Parts: sequence; C-alpha cells; structure tokens
Amino acid sequence: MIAKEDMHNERFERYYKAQRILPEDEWESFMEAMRTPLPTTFRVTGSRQAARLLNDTIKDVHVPHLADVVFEGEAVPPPTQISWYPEGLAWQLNVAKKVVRKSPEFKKFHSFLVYETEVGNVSRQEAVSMLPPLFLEVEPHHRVLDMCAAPGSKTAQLLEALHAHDSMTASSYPSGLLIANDSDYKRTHMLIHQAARLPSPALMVTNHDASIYPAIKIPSEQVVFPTATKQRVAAKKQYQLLFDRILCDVPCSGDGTLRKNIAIWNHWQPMDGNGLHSLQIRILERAMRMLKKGGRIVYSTCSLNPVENEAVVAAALKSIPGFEVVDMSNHLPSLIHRPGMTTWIPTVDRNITTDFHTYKDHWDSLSEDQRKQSKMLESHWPPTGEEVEKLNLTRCMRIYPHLQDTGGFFIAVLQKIPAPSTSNQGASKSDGKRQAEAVDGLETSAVKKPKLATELSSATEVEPTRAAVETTEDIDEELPDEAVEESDPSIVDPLPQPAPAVNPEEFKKQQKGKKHRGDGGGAGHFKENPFTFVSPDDPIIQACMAKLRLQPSFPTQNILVRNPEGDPVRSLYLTNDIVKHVVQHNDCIRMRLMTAGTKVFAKQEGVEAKREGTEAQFRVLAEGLPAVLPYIEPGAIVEADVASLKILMETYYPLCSRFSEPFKSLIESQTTGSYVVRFRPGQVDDTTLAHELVLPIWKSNVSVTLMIDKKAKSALSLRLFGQDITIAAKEASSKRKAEASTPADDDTEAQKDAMIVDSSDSKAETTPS
Ligand SMILES: C[S@@+](CC[C@H](N)C(=O)[O-])C[C@H]1O[C@@H](n2cnc3c(N)ncnc32)[C@H](O)[C@@H]1O
Repeated sequence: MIAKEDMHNERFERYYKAQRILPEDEWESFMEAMRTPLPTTFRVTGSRQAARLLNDTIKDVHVPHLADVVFEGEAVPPPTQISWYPEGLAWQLNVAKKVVRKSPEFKKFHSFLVYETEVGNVSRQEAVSMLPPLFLEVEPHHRVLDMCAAPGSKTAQLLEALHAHDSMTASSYPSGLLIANDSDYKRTHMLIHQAARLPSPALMVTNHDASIYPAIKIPSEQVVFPTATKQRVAAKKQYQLLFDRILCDVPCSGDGTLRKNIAIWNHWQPMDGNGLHSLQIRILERAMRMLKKGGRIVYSTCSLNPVENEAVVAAALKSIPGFEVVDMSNHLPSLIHRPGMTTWIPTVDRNITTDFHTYKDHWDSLSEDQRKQSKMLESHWPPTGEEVEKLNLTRCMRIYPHLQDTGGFFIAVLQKIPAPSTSNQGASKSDGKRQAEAVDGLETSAVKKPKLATELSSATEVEPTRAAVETTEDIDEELPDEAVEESDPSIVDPLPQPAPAVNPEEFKKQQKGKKHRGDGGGAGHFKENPFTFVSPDDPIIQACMAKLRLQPSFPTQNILVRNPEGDPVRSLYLTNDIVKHVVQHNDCIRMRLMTAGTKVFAKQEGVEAKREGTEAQFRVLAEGLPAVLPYIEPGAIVEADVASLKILMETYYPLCSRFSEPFKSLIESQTTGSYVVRFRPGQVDDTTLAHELVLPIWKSNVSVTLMIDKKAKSALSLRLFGQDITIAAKEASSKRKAEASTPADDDTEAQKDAMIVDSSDSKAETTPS
C-alpha cells in the first residue's frame, strides 16, 4: 500500500508537463485527483427492460435507505447516478471501505450489490471504461468485432446493445454478430465467463493476435448486391466479412488507471508507451481494413500518453486513407472532456529527453550504430502542421481525473467515409499505401498479401511483425467495388446442408502431437474442440422439441455440439444464422474459435432420466432459456404463483404434494423431465412479485427442483423476500453456527428421488451431500 504522500513519480510529472497535456493552472488539481482513491462505480446490466426494473429498485428502495446515514458523526453520501450514462443505469459510490464494513445500511446495500454482481445483473466497472461502447452505438443487426476484449466489461455492453430488444423474460434473436477476441488464451476464458451472464446466439469468442486478425469468409447469401446481375455474378462465391462496428480497446501503459492501480506510481516510465505504440497502430490498421464503408471504429486507451493516443490515430489515418475522426463531442452532453492534442514531443529515452522536435532531428543526432538500435519511429512524433489540419485530431476526446472524478481515458471515433466520391478510386496504388476501397472485401489483393513493412513510411521505422497476416486465398476478388455488402439483416439464407466445420478424421490428425494451447499468435498449437452442427432430424433434438413443445420455427438447424462427429453427447448450443455461416465457412482452428452461440440444453445424468428414455435426457438450461422461450408453445408453460416459488426457493427437492392447486395437479400429472414455469405476479405473506418470472424446473418422480444456480437463487431471494431464504443460505448459516442441521421431513423422501445433476454444468443446482 502506498501512502498518499508517497504518490509521486518525478518522471511522470516531468513528461506530462513537457507534453502540456493540461493548462498550467489545472496541474495541481489534476495531480491531487490522481492521488485520490477512485469512487466505486457500477452499471446495471442486461436487457433494457430488466435493467430498468433493477435500477428502479436501487433508486426507490436502496437510495432512500442510504439517504440519511451518519457515520462517526459525518453524513455519508448515498450512491448517485452518473449523469452522462444513458437512462441513469450507471452509479457512483463515494464511500470509504470502513463505512461499507461497519454501517448496517451500507453493509446491506453492499451485500445486495455483491449478489447482483455474482449473477451478472450488476457490473462493477470504471466509469470511463463504460464510454467506448456508448460511442459505438451498436444496433441489433450490426456485425461487431471487439478486438482486445478481455476481461470483457465492454463486451458485455456491446452484447447488451445487440440484445436491446430483449423482453423481461425472453431474449431477442439478433441478426447481428459480436466477435470478442483477445490474444491471451487464459483471458479469453474470462470473456466466456462474462458472456455467460448475457447468453447470446450471436456471440463468438476468438483467441487471436488482433494485429493479424484473419479475414473471415461468408457466403454470398450474406451479401446484398445492388443489381440482380451482380447477384448472379456473385452467386456461390465467398466474401470477406466486414464489420459495422469495431472496438479497439488496445493494450496500453494504463497510466489513466493510477487512482486504482497505485503500484504504477513506483514503476511508471514513458518508454512503456513508446514500446506499445507500434502494436497499437497495427491493431488499429487491421481494424480499418476489416470495416465496412460507413462503419465505425472506437479506438480507446486508459493512457494519457499522446504517443499511445493521437500519434496512433494520426499514423493509421495517414497510412490508410478514406477514414475520418468523427466529432462526437455532443453525443453525451454532460460528459466533460478535452480535445485531442495536436502536438507533443516524444522522449527518446527513460530520462525524459524531449529535445527533438522532429524525427529527423533525432535521426540526425544518431550514429550509424545507434540508428540500427533505435526503436523510435517517425510516427512517435506529431504530424506536420499541414497534416494536423486534415486529420482533425482535436475531435479525439481526452478525459482527465479532475474533470468529473474518474480515471483518465482517451477515445477516438473513426468512420470509414461512406460516399464513393470521397474514396480513393483515382489514387495510384503504387504509392505504397493501401487504398481504403481495396479492403471492402471484394477487391482484396492488398489484403491477401499485406506487407506491414510497407505501411509505414520508412523501413527503419518498422518493428518486425510476429507473424505475417494470414491470407484470404479463397476469397473472391473479382467483383467490382460497388458490390460491397450492405448490412441488411433480412438477407439470411440458411445454407442447404449442415456440414461439420472440421472433418472428424482431419481433426484427430491435427490434434495429434499438439501438447499445449498456444497464445493467440495465429500460428498452430490451438486445441479446442471443433464446432459441428447437428442434423435437425437428430432424435435428441427432436426429443427436446417434443418435451418442451417447441414450435416448428425453432431454429433446429442452428444447433451445434463440440465434437467432430456432431453427436449430441453433453451440451447443445444455439447460434444465429450469421454465426452459423461463419462457423461453416471458416477453419475454426485458423480463426482460433473458442466459443460460438449459447448453451441451451444439457444432458441430464441420473438413473431416472435414463429410465424415462430419450425425451427425459436433456434439459433446458436457465442460461439458455431466454433464447428458447419465444419458441415454446404458450400452453406448454406451466403456470405457478409466488407461493410455489417460495417453496422452490426454500427447499431443494420439495414434494409435488406440498404445492397448492392448480400447480400441484399440473405438475403431478407430468412425466419426468425438463419443464418451464411461469410465476405470475402476486403476493405471498408480505412479498410482492411485481413482474412475471420464467424459470426452468426438473420434475422427478415425486418432487420438483428449481434449476437455477445457487447464487442466482440467493440473489432472487434477496430481491424478492429481502433475505436469503434458500436452503443453501440456511445450511451455510447453520454451519457457521456449528449447529446440526436436520433436513425438512418431506425432503427425505424427495432426496431419494433426487437426480444427480451433470457436474460439468456449473450453472445447475447441485445435489446436497
Ligand atoms: C485494455 S485491455 C482490454 C480491456 C477490455 N476491452 C475490457 O473492457 O474488459 C487490453 C487487452 O488486450 C489484450 N491484448 C494484448 N495484446 C493483444 C493483441 N496483440 N491482440 C489482441 N489482444 C491483445 C490483452 O490480453 C488485454 O486483455
């Protein structure tokens, strides 16, 4: 722990003063804010309707309780809504830890937040980190790429935007796509965990170096052509998938997070930023080459260093024409920010040597040997006066900690200019700079053989790339520019035959000898199970359809499994059409695909399930239910009241006979298996269920189980009953008090009857020992 008086770094102050990041008279308040702990901020997550409801609980129940708290003689401020966040869904809490620990009111609010965070209804996230997705303005039909996504707080926001049309209980089926990527294999698992909180058939997770992200192929059915002739010409060809929105939240030196990561005070030095600059440019340039005309990129860092920010944006804009920085300064009117910088002086060493005003000055000062060693690039320096005018760097947005009590942050919104008249069709390609038009997926020779070394102005300025950008050999290059695909969500023709993405024999061969999982460098050593679509006629799929009474419109053709044979052995995943096309038309190993779609059904292990035959072998998962719900025949959903919900929360395996009518008879008459229950709004004792809830249950011989995760059950209980009435909480409490616990009478028989839940499904309730 570093004391406030020790929060100094002489180089930090000297470097940023030399850069003139702020007017002199703001310096002290900037530094004071940097040394002050960051307020706690969190966001209410999920689909808009559900989020609004939980937000109302915070606003109308918790905040009034916290309004007049006095701790050790001082008034404690209640949480406040962050003014610039849409619909007031983000909150700030400026309370010392000891208040949270000791004040009963804040303690209660804290446990509410902990539970809601664990089940994914609340996300603790730095306020400034919530900004980039807001500037992307994602819509449900957009194809979105999050290039450096882990741990995934912004991915969650992007996913929520794709699912903006979800209802309280049912998920929408967006026609768009979100690919969340990170080059760190372990961190991609954080992404998968994060995404499980908002399960989506439109999500894919990949593990690639973003600077060499592979071109993704899609069939012509996914491309809209302006004329019928072109459609005919285009038939049966494949195209490069271009994105409507790309987030480049790149790796950076992170000095904007000093208030949170106070260890940075000890080791900050400016060469970290210099070193990352080149990778940051390569990632942004790769994004620009994968963007659709009219599409938008947000480039962001949590660094204040112009070398990682404006310098990167300027270098990329100079290297790839056809893009502009968009003025988004009025997008969030109450967000206070400063314009991007137009001039700075990079340091050429750790000692803050900022004597060289141009790259040439620096170069001329070096001996031959020093030149060979130098890692400085021309792009570390600001553009010339003339270039600065054209680049509109002042449209970038800088956020400093003292402006509104946040961390430091940088955002640039780039747009690929849509109008053909502003493209570079007339320009010569021989100038060594690739044309923006050439990357619209249809005229892709430059994409095929990118020579990153030629993208920067001098060979001596280039750091060696780790691997060549993968080629797009089999992507059609013939079509003229104007046949560029449009994002028309209606054009989604399913392919005729579900085919395995990987040949099973080929896959086994590929797996042989691969002993470790590599990090997303693009080269080999990738060992994930393949993705195979199951035939819609498969007996297991048909059994799931029959048991849950799914309507024929349920997209059975979009169910995949994670084995090369396509056998539904454990879990079944649902994808939307675009995810299916991507899986089927691309080598998942080359893409380094970690997940696709959302898990909807899982095998139910246990003697009883086996005895009952195919129909009872799979169950709908709580996480997948919102995606399945819109397809369930209305009459197939079992109706119940809040009193039944209370019984299901209090007991693991209540006997059917414990419930009141009509639920009791309804459930008793059902055979073993997976069912969906709708709990109607209503009252039990002094608890009101204000809106309907739809949850999965498992019906055994004589008992019923609510199939939701223990933590989700506890969070629901806290929200509904004001306390955790679940059996798990009671057990934990008895254990704590070291008292012997005796199960309720009617549980004893039910326990005999209890199924053993597939232990691989972490979401499922577990059997008590
Ligand atoms: C600033 S963090 C991203 C934070 C994330 N967007 C979020 O909101 O949770 C940068 C991420 O970039 C990843 N990364 C570093 N180099 C990368 C590369 N070459 N390609 C892709 N990801 C990279 C790191 O593993 C890290 O997870």
